[in-house]
Amino acid sequence: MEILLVAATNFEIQPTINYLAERDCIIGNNHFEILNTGVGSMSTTYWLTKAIDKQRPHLMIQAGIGGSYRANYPPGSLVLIKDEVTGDLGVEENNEFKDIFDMGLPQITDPYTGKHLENKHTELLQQYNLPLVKSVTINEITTRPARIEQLQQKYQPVVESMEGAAFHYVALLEKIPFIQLRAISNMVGERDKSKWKMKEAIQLLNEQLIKMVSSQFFGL
Ligand SMILES: O=C(O)c1cccc(C(=O)CC[C@H]2O[C@@H](n3cnc4c(=O)[nH]cnc43)[C@H](O)[C@@H]2O)c1
Repeated sequence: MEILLVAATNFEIQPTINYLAERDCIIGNNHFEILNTGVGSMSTTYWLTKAIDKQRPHLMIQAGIGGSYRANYPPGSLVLIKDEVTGDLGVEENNEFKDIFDMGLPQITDPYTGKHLENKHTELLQQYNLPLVKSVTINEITTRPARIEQLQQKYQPVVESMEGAAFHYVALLEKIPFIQLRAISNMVGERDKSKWKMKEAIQLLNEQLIKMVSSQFFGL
């Protein structure tokens, strides 16, 4: 099976890159390609689509760190993303955020389920015994308390990232099975970086990722 491993930065998945390199990117019957998309939805969409065009994978895994909206998912937690929403595609009006669906803009419905970019490969996700949660993707990292409240009220996200929705969007349109793995590095809005767990999150992320790439992908 051809598997595309996707991350915003090599920094986040360097231990897994090293692990795969030591095995010539082949484990069992699986061959791995690594794609560094850069930070953000725009570059993720471009580089991911280009990589798929060049060599269509059977499975794609996106791995990265993310912010948490929930005290019960503190820095150092590990989650899989079941649902994605885009948190800043719309308009802020009268202290309310209206997304493109609320605005009634002419919008292509495919590949959305309502407003969600949902990973329907439940059997693939469930094999890891990790929480399956909802994530919001933004272009500008959320810091204002009012904005945090707005996004929480509207979408009830657990995680925030800058690339997840773009990854789900491309994978769903291309009909390629996918997994998005996130390790929580910070609470959303926390500006005191001494409270972040970037190093711990990256270590946890890669421990799980190495387990994943070394195992079978049941459900495919
Ligand atoms: O300097 C900052 O204020 C800052 C805040 C959050 C993350 C960073 C990074 O350098 C990492 C960007 C990278 O990590 C993902 N990420 C991590 N935490 C969050 C978050 O709270 N909200 C959104 N994205 C986050 C993101 O996917 C980027 O790829 C710097």
